[in-house]
Amino acid sequence: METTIKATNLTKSFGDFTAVDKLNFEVEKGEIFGFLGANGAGKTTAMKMLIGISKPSAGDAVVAGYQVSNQAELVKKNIGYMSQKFALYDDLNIKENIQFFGGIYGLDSKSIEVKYNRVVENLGLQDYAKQLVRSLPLGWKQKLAFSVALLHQPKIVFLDEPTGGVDPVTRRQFWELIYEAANQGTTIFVTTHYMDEAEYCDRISIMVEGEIKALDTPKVLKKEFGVSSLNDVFLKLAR
Ligand SMILES: Nc1ncnc2c1ncn2[C@@H]1O[C@H](COP(=O)(O)OP(=O)(O)OP(=O)(O)O)[C@@H](O)[C@H]1O
Repeated sequence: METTIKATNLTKSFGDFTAVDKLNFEVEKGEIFGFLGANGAGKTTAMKMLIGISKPSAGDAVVAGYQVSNQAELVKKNIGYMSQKFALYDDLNIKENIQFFGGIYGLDSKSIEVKYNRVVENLGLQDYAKQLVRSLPLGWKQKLAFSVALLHQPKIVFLDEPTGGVDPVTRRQFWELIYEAANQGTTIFVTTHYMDEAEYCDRISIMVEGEIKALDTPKVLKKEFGVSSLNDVFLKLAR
């Protein structure tokens, strides 16, 4: 098995406050890893270190083969990222978004065209290519943003609450795309507050006050905590 993320005592402090406290975990190639925790548990702070935009105060992580502490630029080049808040340009149409982000990722115009055709076909968006992204339903935007995050074929894609605000059926459709990417060997690191999504992950970790308090498959965690749902695991830990 190939490890694509390895965190070793990964820590971030702000003054006297330790927001992320000595995280140790590994994620394998093609794995779907759910990163859960209550509001303020430290998920975003940890993810910022893993994607190379925030330096650890102590410890380190190897992501896609590079150390976040001193190879952050290489980390950024080899990952994809999508968040609910920052995804696509509303004022550009579907094609322009793909051209824009493809350009940022360093793809030439020929491969951008190939990728564009593949994405619109895969998502069934051929008839909407000229439409501004702003006018698309949220669920479609999310699927498009995910496809854009994969344009440069990153080894890992980080998803920060990717399906916020949509119903369970739309979330399920989004997860079909996640499975497809994972089956092709892309590692998926996803934060979510939705327990149905947590159930779809191969393994999940649950953070409480800066520390990982549980980490295993959804099935094992439910067994370990003697409960029938991940929501109950979550509530037991948060309490
Ligand atoms: N730049 C900062 N300076 C000081 N404290 C910070 C900073 N960034 C985050 N924190 C604190 O670190 C803690 C963890 O925040 P973080 O945003 O990582 O949590 P989270 O698990 O992502 O929460 P949410 O689910 O609400 O996004 C919080 O108490 C937050 O106030």
